[in-house]
Amino acid sequence: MSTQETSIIYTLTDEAPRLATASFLPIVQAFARSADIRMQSSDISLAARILAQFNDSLPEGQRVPDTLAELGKKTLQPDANIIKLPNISATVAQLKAAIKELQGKGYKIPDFPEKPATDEEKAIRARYDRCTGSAVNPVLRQGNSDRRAPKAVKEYARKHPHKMGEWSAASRTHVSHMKRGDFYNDELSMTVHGAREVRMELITKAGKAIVLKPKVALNDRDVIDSMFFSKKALLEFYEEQIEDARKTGVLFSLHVKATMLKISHPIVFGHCVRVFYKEAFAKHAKVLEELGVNVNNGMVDLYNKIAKLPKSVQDEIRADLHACHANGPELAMVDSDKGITNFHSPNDVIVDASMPAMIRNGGKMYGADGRLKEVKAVMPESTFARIYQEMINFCKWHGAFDPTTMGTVPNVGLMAQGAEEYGSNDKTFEIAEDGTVNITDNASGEVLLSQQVEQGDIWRMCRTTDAAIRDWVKLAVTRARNSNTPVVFWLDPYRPHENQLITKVKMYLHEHDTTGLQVEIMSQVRAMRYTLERVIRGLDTISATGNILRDYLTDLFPIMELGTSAKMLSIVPMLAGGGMYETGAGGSAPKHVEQLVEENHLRWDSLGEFLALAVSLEELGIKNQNQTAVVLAKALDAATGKLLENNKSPSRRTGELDNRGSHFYLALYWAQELAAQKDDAALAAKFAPLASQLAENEARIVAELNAVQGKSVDIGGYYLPDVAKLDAVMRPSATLNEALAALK
Ligand SMILES: NC(=O)C1=CN([C@@H]2O[C@H](COP(=O)(O)OP(=O)(O)OC[C@H]3O[C@@H](n4cnc5c(N)ncnc54)[C@H](OP(=O)(O)O)[C@@H]3O)[C@@H](O)[C@H]2O)C=CC1
Ligand SMILES: O=C(O)CCC(=O)C(=O)O
Ligand SMILES: [Mg+2]
Repeated sequence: MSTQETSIIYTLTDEAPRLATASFLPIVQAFARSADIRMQSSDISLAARILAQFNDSLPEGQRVPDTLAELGKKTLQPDANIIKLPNISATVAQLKAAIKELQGKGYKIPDFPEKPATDEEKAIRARYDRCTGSAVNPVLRQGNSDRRAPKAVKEYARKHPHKMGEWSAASRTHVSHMKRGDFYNDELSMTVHGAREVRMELITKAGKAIVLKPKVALNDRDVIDSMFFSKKALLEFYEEQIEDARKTGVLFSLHVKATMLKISHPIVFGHCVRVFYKEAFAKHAKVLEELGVNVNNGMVDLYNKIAKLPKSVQDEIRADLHACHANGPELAMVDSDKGITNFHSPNDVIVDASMPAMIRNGGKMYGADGRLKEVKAVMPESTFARIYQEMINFCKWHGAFDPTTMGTVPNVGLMAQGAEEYGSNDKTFEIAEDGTVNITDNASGEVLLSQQVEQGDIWRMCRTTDAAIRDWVKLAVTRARNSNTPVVFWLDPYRPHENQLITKVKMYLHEHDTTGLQVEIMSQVRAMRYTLERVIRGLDTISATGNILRDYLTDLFPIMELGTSAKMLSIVPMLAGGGMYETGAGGSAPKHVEQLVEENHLRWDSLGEFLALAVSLEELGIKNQNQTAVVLAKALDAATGKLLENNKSPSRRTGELDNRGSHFYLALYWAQELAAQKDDAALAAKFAPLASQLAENEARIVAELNAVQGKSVDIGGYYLPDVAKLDAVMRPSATLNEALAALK
């Protein structure tokens, strides 16, 4: 056994994963102690991040450290070992709700300034803006991404397939995207020669230079892109698509990624809402303006703000909005029971999760009457929308995928150092007036890239570092070699950015021995078709993609193959040498919290946590010559396999085994595996009593865990639950708690 204590950082996040952690982390802490590993928690929840923004003004007892910044620094150290659970990427509505909850708990934080006017309000708003959207993952993801379904999980899905909706060749479901005027068209891209600093500026028609961003430092050989979204073309596109959906009688559904693309996509979303409700918005323009309604934040913003008006005025606005529904196409619903449409909030229908769910349902989404219907899925930006149309074409021809036979599609994603679009939020701007946007070398004044834009267009610069690309190619080759699987780089030679990447991929492939490996480069649509032809023949294919497709494909294929992306292994080998182990490829499942609070049943599946923890322990063991950690990891993997085999994953139904029960079984199997293994006799002896105690008390513990279900519970808050209350709710079995406490 090693004598030096090492640590694994386990993140505390939000919603369902935060609840699950209250039950699971104490188990992990008890087991890890035996290998001298300290499980250190790090609170990066939305609530903690908000409070950290006001450290300088909060009274002494209310200050919290800026854990996200600290964790960000940690990712740059070679010994980083972080288990990262999904967190909320907050909308403005969620942020405001969190602020209200914190204020209600006595935290002296300011209100959210809707329309900041004074310098002080602007400064407060800037702090709050740091908490919205995908504020966590880009800070921590200091490496490329390796996501795949572990063998045991894939085998389980083959034996116990989830339900798939039927596809008909006559389905009218389709994807609509722009054919001109979006980021894909007219993009410019180049590889920079020599490290330099550039600025971005808008030169107006009158010749005035408005600096958009004064300084971005680039390294030698980085790839930079300049691209814009034409507001005019976007509005025309929406008009056509709304009318087409109305005429043809399919649901209208808008799919954006407003969390990650938190500057551009809320604007893209807001334009659609305004076009859809244009008559009502025109009629009530004055009052909506006075209220400061901003539907870039969704219709929820409008409904919240009109609630202050006299009832008669509210009724009139609502009636006019309803008239737009009556005269327009039917909208896809997020929650038909509660009348929540696709336009409610820009973060409700996120491309990566929503498109696969629709395809898994046979190409259907819910209408207002709660029935499944064919859809026009509107994804304005064509760059990646086309892959979904290709999959839909395939399903219409071939029928639904069969999880019992289909191959698997792991992903190696280019993600490090804010790669591509997902790193562009600080370089994205809504253009104030017509002119030219230039990316200009600060030292020489040379204009590197230049584009004509109009007022209201969305312009952005993306940057992808050479180091990230080089590491991505290495990771793709390593994964192909280790799993003996063909790898396809999804790169489109007709897109300037990807054309730059093709040159680099070809160059960096020469740094590796690729003898005997099948390595291909194909445009996205061809790559999708090629991969799907293999998938239906049971063949596996690694997709090596850019950052957005990493995100999209690691929900899309797992949702087809496994029913959910929560069961993925998601590893980020950091460029600095450390590792981050993300728990699954999905989000924080807000609906699960509702069920826990109302019925004290948590259906969250922690399989992603189990898988991540095993890799984290193994890595730590190898790096620190801590054999005990390696034994713990091996036993955990075996226990996870047994949990799947014995069907001890959480049920969706209240009264049956839930998240807490699955944690108990994991602890039981893990202890049994440790007691039975022969590699470390001292460890076996230590865990033998726990294994028998848990086995003997199985019925009692399960009864204690299930008995509490069926009644509502109080966890003392949504964004900042009360730790004592949460622990009490999530650890209701005294027998299990005592057994764990006895493990020294
Ligand atoms: N890595 C990260 O930090 C990520 C964060 N997010 C954020 O998470 C939030 C919620 O996102 P949303 O789009 O609703 O997507 P989610 O992935 O959270 O939820 C979609 C559905 O997937 C199922 N699901 C997801 N994870 C699990 C699990 N572990 N066990 C069982 N079922 C699961 C649930 O289905 P059912 O309810 O039918 O059981 C859930 O309702 C947003 O704020 C989003 O931005 C999103 C992606 C990644
Ligand atoms: O950070 C986020 O908002 C979501 C990230 C995501 O969807 C993913 O990485 O799969
Ligand atoms: Mg995703």
